[in-house]
Amino acid sequence: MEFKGCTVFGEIYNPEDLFHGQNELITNLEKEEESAEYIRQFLTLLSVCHSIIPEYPEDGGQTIYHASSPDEIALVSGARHLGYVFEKRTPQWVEITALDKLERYELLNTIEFTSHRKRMSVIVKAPDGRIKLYVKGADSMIFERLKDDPAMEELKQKTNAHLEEFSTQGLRTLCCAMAEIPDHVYDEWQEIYQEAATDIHDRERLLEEAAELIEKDLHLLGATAIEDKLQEKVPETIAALLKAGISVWVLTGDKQETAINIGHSCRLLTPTMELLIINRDSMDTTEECLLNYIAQLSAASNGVLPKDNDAAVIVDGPTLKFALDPDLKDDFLKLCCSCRAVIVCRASPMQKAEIVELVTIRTGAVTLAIGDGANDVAMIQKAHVGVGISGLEGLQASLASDYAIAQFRFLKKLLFVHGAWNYDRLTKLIFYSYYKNICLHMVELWFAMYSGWSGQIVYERWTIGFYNMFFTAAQPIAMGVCDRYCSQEMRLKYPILYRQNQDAFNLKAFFTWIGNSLLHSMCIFWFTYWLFGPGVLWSNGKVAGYLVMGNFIYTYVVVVVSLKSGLETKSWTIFTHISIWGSILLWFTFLTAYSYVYLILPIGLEMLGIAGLVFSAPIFWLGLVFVPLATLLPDLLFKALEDTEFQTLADKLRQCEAEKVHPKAMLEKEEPFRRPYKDDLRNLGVVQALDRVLLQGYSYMSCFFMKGSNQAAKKNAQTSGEGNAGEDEEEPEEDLHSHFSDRDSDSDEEQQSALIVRNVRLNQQDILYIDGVEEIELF
Ligand SMILES: Nc1ncnc2c1ncn2[C@@H]1O[C@H](COP(=O)(O)OP(=O)(O)OP(=O)(O)O)[C@@H](O)[C@H]1O
Ligand SMILES: [Mg+2]
Repeated sequence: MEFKGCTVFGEIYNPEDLFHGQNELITNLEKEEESAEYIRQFLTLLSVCHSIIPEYPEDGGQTIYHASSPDEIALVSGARHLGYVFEKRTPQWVEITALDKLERYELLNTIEFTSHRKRMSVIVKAPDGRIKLYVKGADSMIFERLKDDPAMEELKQKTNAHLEEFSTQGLRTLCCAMAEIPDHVYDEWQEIYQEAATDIHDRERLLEEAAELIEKDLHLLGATAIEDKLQEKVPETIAALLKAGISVWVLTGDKQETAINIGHSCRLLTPTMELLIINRDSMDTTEECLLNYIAQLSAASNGVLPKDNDAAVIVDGPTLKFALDPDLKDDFLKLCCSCRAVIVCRASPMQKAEIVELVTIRTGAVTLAIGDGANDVAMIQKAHVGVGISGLEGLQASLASDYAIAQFRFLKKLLFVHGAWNYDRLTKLIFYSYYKNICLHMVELWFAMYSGWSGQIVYERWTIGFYNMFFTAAQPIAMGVCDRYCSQEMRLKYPILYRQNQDAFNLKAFFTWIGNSLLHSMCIFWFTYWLFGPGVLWSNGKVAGYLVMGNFIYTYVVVVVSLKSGLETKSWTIFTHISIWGSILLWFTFLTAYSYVYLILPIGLEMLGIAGLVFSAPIFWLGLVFVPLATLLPDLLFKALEDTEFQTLADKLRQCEAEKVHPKAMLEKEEPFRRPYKDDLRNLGVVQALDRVLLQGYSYMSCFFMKGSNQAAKKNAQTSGEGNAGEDEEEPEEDLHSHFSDRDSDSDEEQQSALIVRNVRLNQQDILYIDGVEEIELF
């Protein structure tokens, strides 16, 4: 974060006036212009009103500032540049060098910043003995506490105009004000404050009430503008999230103008997007506004609110209070869900959490919240998946989260690579675990039909116990750890792959696996039963018992489930080979060893010599080839068709990667793709983040998923023809989207998936820079 400018006594100072060439602010101060006293107090406020802890380097270099709020560091560093240097702090006083003059301010009280108060104050005894209150905070908080007089009103108007100017440049603003407190007023207040501070039941509320008593009749000094730059690759990450069908909402504590500016810079808001601004001060007017917007959007489609309107809902904190009222929240959510983006400004931590909860509960969607600061903790905890960014705002967010990352851009890898891989692996692992056990144990049922329901089990007991422990333990591990459906590079390059298999873990898939395992167990049992015939397996005419058949079956089960794991594995590695062939080999070794164990230990009597009987029967070896092949034939055919005739996008990309062909060349030859994802899929998340931009500063982001659909893609495809320079680059992707859209035009249900991004800060230059940079190649 960087101090970029300020406005003092109605006069604006830009970086050129402050840091380049002559320092106009200090010149005005030294010349004792009309604004001099305001400037003096303004700079004193910046160097005194904060909670920074200084660190003095041993080599005697410049003091290093530490604080939980990077804003404060930027402000105090800015004041240092301007000649007001914060030197030292003790619990009793603060020492500053004000233009080469050392001044000590006795610290009487510090009223801390909270996201709810949106301001912080200090009460100090100045070197001249006067008691002063310095307050800095959000404009809305400061303006409503100003002294009621015409001069102040005029100054407020001027400052407000400057604040808007700063905000539209994406700068983060803070207002500064002060008041002189007569000694007797302070003494009276101090008693109230002390009482509140020592209350053990309702301390927080009482302190807030006490603060209200003193933070009034303020003199506005001016306002600061801090640049909070976007983190590295934030727009690209958001673009990728949107391409993956994730809609992004922004939840920020910032001003509306700043938030809109950020929305534009991270490309959440596009130039064609209609901004539906909801700034109302009562329940009725908020309701009216919501209904108006709904009617307006529904007008073109016979009163039905269309999905994915090219519009963004912008709502501020005070209005949100009304919008989240039980009577209005359905309309509010309906409107928000029908638009492509939502930006909530001046949201308190509780409001952020409320929105996440509302979306999570009402839409039944999966939510992800990402944040960097303590004010995001509630939201992170409310979402299904909480991601914390360990940034300069401390570790609270990452400590409260499910996943901690260092920068917002890593979210892409977290979701598209690790998230997608793990989802795929876990899905297979769970289904496969059911599958292999059903395969083995359902055979008992089929056998029971032939054993007169006697309860006789076909396998030897110990071998049953070792099935999950040894012979089928490695396959799920290899699949669950090493399988990769498309490489990392592919997944990062083609975010649309994220949509693939998003609903792979569903009831239909579950029952398909169960059906598959039942079929396999039947095939294994009855094929073996048929091969076994009357049980005369050897030329000497001896008849085999049930346990020989049990071991035949057991062997075939191990082979079938091992090969099935291979069929399900998308990328074979050395571990896949070890797990499949190793497990089969292990069973054969075990069977051989176990058949003679009774000669040494008194266990496994009934298995004595079984291996010899099994291995000496020619029909066993015939069955070893025939049974697994016949059992897995339908699976093989299905896989072959899936990998040739019904390839998904991921399959095609995998093939391109294996053949080292550029996907574009291959996809051009193809017919429109099969839909790679389900209609009823929902995916929703919330993101918030802060971190440092490489060498420059930081940005805050917070995201919230709502919905992105192929209908949106359809619209994208249409708007791409309207000559938007930014969209030209993405034309190939839209071609791709329109393939999906065409195929799915008969479907009303759209894919639900989105992400909310909150509060990315940057300046005009960055916007240009970022607009130029963003490009994610898609075919
Ligand atoms: N240290 C501070 N002292 C005084 N006021 C502050 C301070 N930090 C922030 N503010 C004011 O309080 C408002 C709310 O702060 P909060 O931390 O809740 O959200 P935020 O920092 O603006 O945004 P984000 O949601 O990205 O964290 C800020 O917009 C700012 O105006
Ligand atoms: Mg903050």
